[in-house]
Amino acid sequence: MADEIWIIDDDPAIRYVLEEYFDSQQMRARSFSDGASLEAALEEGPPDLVIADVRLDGESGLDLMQRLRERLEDLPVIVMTAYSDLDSAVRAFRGGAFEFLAKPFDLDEVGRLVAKALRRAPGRADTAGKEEELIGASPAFQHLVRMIGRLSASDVPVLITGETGTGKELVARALHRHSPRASKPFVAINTAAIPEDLLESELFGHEKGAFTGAEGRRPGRFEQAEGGTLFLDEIGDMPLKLQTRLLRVLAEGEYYRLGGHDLIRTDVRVLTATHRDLGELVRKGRFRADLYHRLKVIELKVPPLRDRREDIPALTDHFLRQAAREFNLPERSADESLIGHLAALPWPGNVRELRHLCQSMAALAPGEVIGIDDLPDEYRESRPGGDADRSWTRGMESELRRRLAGNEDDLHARFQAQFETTLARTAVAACDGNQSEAARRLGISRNTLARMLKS
Ligand SMILES: Nc1ncnc2c1ncn2[C@@H]1O[C@H](COP(=O)(O)OP(=O)(O)OP(=O)(O)O)[C@@H](O)[C@H]1O
Repeated sequence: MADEIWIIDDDPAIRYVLEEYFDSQQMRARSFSDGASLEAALEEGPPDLVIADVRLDGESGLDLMQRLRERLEDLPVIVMTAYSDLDSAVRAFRGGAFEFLAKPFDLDEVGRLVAKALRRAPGRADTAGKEEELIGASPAFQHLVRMIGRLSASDVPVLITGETGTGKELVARALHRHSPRASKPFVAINTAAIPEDLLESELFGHEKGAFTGAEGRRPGRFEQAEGGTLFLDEIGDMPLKLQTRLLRVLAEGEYYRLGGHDLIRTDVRVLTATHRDLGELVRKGRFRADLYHRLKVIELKVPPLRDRREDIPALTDHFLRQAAREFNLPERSADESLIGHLAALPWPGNVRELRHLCQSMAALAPGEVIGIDDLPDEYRESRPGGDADRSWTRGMESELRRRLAGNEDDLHARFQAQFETTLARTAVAACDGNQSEAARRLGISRNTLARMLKS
């Protein structure tokens, strides 16, 4: 059946224009003026795509989208927003794979975005393409790429580890794309984003009446991924009860839907990812050791961006171009000084953070060449925690200048005393008052710490 597109906007004119347009394209569209009616309609079955305004009358389109995404993780969503709000919208939707449509838009642009969003939806053959390209020439990243090449031919279980936003899902997709399963679906599910009591039916599906609210039979992700690859993201957050069930399914290759009596055989390659230390969770009894060993036959570690800063110029270039294409903007590029600045930042949010920054700069910069002046304030100053951070020594510098100008003497002793007291007090407080622990963490003896606290 043709794809069904849902439109939600409180502006009847926009609803009308879009409905007419989809009609002219022989596409099925249905529109809603508020979240409640859209959510009610979900009971009849999900749409293939949603186009939503972020500002709805009396409710936040943002909350609605997050709720929708929790229920239907893979639902493609296009967010409409006034051009002036584009930056805040892009930031607010951090983390989700949303497309953005700046108002006013022209209908060709809508058509292009819709085609792209539908193409990228999971379960469709054509998920490859430019968006999936893995960028990185650094030795750390090239090592990873070689591993992907070696591991893609087999069904060997791979646990992908790395900090948030390092590209774990992209690695999983690459493993699938280069495998003999490539023509079959790649299905991703984020274990942490789904409420515990729904997760089991999400994974294994349910029969009508299996639990209150189970209106009809629904296939689970295992079934959707049949013949292909199932990617379980944030596996460390999976509840113990479900870990037991997953282990059994992996061992036996068959399972029942919730409330079902037919045994279903499954042929799915399971890839998993986590940003947690699973070994540590096993030691704490929060993750089953046998499941851990089954999933982690091979561990692929995706390095954080700060350990492969050489890749920052190429990634920046890639994301600026991508954003220009996506938002229908003129070509964008970064000047040397901006690249140098970006390459020194700490990037706690890793590649995803860099991508979002590039999107917002591409959308907002007035010229085609983007420089340091186009950076949002919080990126212009170097941030705490990074090796580019010198703000605390800067504070000391200006204090020293002030006192030198005031002709104070004994400055070395005074500064040293303050430095030591600050170190000692902060460490003790951070260790909940435990002085032995604080001394150990600072790498000094307890006596020295006691002296520093007194000085
Ligand atoms: N090497 C890369 N080349 C190009 N794009 C990348 C690369 N690594 C990550 N990205 C992009 O960065 C974003 C985050 O990547 P991804 O979702 O795969 O990270 P993740 O590690 O799975 O995150 P999380 O831990 O939050 O699940 C995506 O938009 C992805 O396309």
